[in-house]
Parts: sequence; C-alpha cells; structure tokens
Amino acid sequence: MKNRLGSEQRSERTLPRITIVAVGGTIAGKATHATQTTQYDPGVVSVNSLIEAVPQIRSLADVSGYQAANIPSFALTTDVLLQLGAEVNERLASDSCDGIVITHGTDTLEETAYFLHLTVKSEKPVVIVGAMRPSTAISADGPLNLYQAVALAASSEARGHGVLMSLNGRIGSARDTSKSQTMTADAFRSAEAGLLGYMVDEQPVLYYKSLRAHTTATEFDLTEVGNLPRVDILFGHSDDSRDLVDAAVKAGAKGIVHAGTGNGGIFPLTRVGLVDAAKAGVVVVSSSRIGNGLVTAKPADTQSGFVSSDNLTPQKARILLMLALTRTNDARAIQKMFETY
Ligand SMILES: NC(=O)C[C@H](N)C(=O)O
Repeated sequence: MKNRLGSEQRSERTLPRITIVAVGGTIAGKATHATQTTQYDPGVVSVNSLIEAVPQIRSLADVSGYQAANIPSFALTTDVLLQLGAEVNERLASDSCDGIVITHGTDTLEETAYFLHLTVKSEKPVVIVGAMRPSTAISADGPLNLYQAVALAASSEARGHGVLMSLNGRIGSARDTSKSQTMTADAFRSAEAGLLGYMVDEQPVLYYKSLRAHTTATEFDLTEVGNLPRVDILFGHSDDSRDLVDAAVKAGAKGIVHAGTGNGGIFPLTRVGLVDAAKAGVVVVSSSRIGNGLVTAKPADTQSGFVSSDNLTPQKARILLMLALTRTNDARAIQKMFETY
C-alpha cells in the first residue's frame, strides 16, 4: 500500500495542524521496571514528553500539545468532561486547528469518546487514543497508537465520522466501541457493527460509517450546559433488591440506568423500586449487562415510563441520559433520543 505522506508529497504540501489534548491514563504512565505492565502510575508523563517519544509524528502533522489533565481515567469526573468538551470545541472552531487527538486512560475512554461524539460541533477529525501498557514497558503500545491516531486525525478520511477511537490498529466508532479486556493490548472491541476499519501503518482504511446522528447533527450544545445531572448505573443480578434504587433516588439521581440481565431483565423487587423512582420523576433507562445486542422496548417497561437503551452499553447510555436530561425529563422525548443517537 502506498505511503500517503511519501517524502516527495510532504515537501509540497502544508502539514495538517493537529492538537494533542492529553488527559492522562496508562499511555502517560510510568513503572519502575520495563517488565511491569500492570503495576505503574498512570497519568504522570506530560503531553510534550509523549510527543517527543514519537518524533515520526512530525512527518504526519504539525503537532502541538495541550495538557487538559493528567489523571487515571477511572478518576474522571463530569467537570473534567465538560471542560474537555469546551476545550475541544473551542480549538476546532479555530482556523489554526485541523483536527484533534485526545490521549486518555482506557478505563473510561469509551465514555469520553461518546460524550464528545454527541457534543463536538465540528466535522473536523477527532480521534481518541490510549494504551494498555505504560510508556516505560517493553513493547509499550502507546507510541504506535499515538502515531496512528495522529495519522488518522491528519487524514481527510476521518472527517464527518464523529469521534473515532484508534487503538491497536483498529478504528472504531465512539458510539459502538468499548474496552472489553482488562489487561491485553487488544482490549478494544467494537459492538457487532462498530468496527469502521483499520490503520495500515499511517494509512486509514475505512469500510463503514455509522447511521446514527452525532456531532453537528445533535441537539446537545455545551455552551448551554453548566453541569450534568447525576445518573447512576445499577447492575442487575439474581436475588436483587430495591435498596440501591432507593439509595440512588435519595442521593439525588435524576436518572438511573439499569444494567439488566439479558434483554433488559429486571428482578421483580428491583422493578417495583424502579417504577416508584419513575413515578417520582427519575428517568429510568433499561439497558443490559451483556454488552452486545439491543434492549427491546417491552410493554411493561413503556407503561412504567422506562426508556430502552437500544444497543448502547450501560456506560454509554449513562452519557446519553445525562445529556438528554439537560434538555428534558420527558421519558418519551428521551426514548426518541436513544433511537436517534
Ligand atoms: N490502560 C489504561 O489506561 C488504564 C488506566 N487505569 C486508566 O484508565 O487510566
């Protein structure tokens, strides 16, 4: 396959201007020994060091770095999300930025990716990347992942897809790709339909496009959003109770995502708690703990005012529900959003 940025082409064209916005994670992690891949400090290496470690990206793009945060992604808050969203939108609105790469911890990378997918108001490429091994490891995956993420963000192919996730040679849609392995470098998998293509060295090869609305086609505008409402996820299981439903409502949750068994199964006692929560004005989304397939809208759920998560995982349903609740708390209007985004 032809190298898209061969040396003779490179001298004749101006390189795309890509900003690397760093949030932390293992890609910016350090261990004491090169053999340590699970014991390390995430979110300690600066964005400039990440860029310096991959000098080859200078031949792909005119890169600059911005340190938005340096945290393990399991510590991410909605405040960080909102600040990141504002930062990304501001940079993309400027003529001096052609695309953005976000370096992020992998634990909640999929949530940040979907949040930006729904709130970025630009067609310019936004690529989110992480790593499963710290920067100090033998065969660290961060440098190649970063190189390919920059190549993808610098490419015209990446425009108009919304936020793309690029890890381990796979390009996935932010809507449909999730971490599905705790430890190995091939941790990210797309849902049954979410894999869009591959990175072949620095060349994106894309086969698909998501049909669901995103970025400029959504109703979510962060300039109008001061904070995000509390939405809790409750994990369903056999012999469940309503105790955690009641605790969530008492703690002030405006929405509850129930990660049910199978096709949105809910333990009877838990259901009674959720019906009471819905009557009290809390929006309940019926989702599944399975991670693949959709939760169909069932009469008992719709009559109780529950919303079906469609095929969103509970953690992605939580992101959409938080944003939806900034617009309305009408369950039927929110169901429409779950069918649209
Ligand atoms: N591989 C990783 O990035 C995991 C890390 N705990 C994080 O999400 O920050």
